[in-house]
Amino acid sequence: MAHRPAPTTAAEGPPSCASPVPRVLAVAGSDPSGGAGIQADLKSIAAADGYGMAAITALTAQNTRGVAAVHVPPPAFLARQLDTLSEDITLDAVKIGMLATADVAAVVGAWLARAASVPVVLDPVMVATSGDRLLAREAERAVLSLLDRADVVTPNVPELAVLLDEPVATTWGAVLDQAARLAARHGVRVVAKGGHLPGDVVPDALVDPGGDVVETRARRVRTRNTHGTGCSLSSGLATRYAGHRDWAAALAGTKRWLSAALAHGEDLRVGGGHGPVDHHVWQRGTAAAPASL
Ligand SMILES: Nc1ncnc2c1ncn2[C@@H]1O[C@H](COP(=O)(O)OP(=O)(O)OP(=O)(O)O)[C@@H](O)[C@H]1O
Ligand SMILES: Cc1ncc(CO)c(N)n1
Repeated sequence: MAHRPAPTTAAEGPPSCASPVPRVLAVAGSDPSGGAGIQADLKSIAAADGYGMAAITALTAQNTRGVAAVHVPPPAFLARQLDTLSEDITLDAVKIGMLATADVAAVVGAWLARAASVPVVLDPVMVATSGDRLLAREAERAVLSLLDRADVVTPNVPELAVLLDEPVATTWGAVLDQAARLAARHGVRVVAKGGHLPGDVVPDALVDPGGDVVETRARRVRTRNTHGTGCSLSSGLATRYAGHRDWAAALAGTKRWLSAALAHGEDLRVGGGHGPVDHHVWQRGTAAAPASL
């Protein structure tokens, strides 16, 4: 049987919501190479012991080297998918990823306004690891308008700067300052992520609108396989929160899992560019949990 490291806190253990398994919907784009987007979300939700669902906002033609093309199906059909789901299924959490266009963002915003008070994690996807755009520039304002409905937003360092219309931060202190300003302006928790900063330690932090900061740190994994880390983090966070209703513990648990998944991504031998992380590293039993910092 695969070895799974013992949970270090109660909040990383089995879920305790009304359904024994958190029911988590990802609203995001498709990455056929399987490392990012909906495909990463479903793996990440499963790795966190959730039941994953997916409504696809956009199709990409993409591999580990880059994005060749983006196709956006009619936004009205996305609206139909979302309404059909919520007529039947109780959602314990929603994760929102690639929105592609302002019209798609508007459909998602209108659906969230009709949806019950489901927890929402918004990953404001703008640019892929390869540098290719996944959100039209004119849609940045539409993403901003979703912040007020989100419970948590998970921008990387460049996305944080776009959301604030400020220069890109170059130190962790400046990232935390920007995260606090964004949180206060929109009344939303911000997960600030240190993946894009240099250094042997990668900090992330949960910053709430009142200014409280809970930081979680991990040793930097020296790897090119960072494709989809943002998608994987946000859907893992949504799933663990749905289970235990504790954002800080959900972030710490997700980061602990993601560090192991990053450390073993290259074992998968997928592609010649920025390959995927190994979402199922714990189920495979190839890794122990990394030591906490
Ligand atoms: N080399 C690394 N070692 C350890 N943790 C990392 C590394 N790179 C990223 N992370 C972690 O992965 C998560 C995503 O961070 P990152 O800042 O890379 O997001 P992103 O840019 O949105 O991701 P994506 O590549 O999907 O666009 C964070 O928890 C971050 O700390
Ligand atoms: C579909 C999709 N969503 C998000 C990202 C960002 O990692 C990506 N590369 N592709």
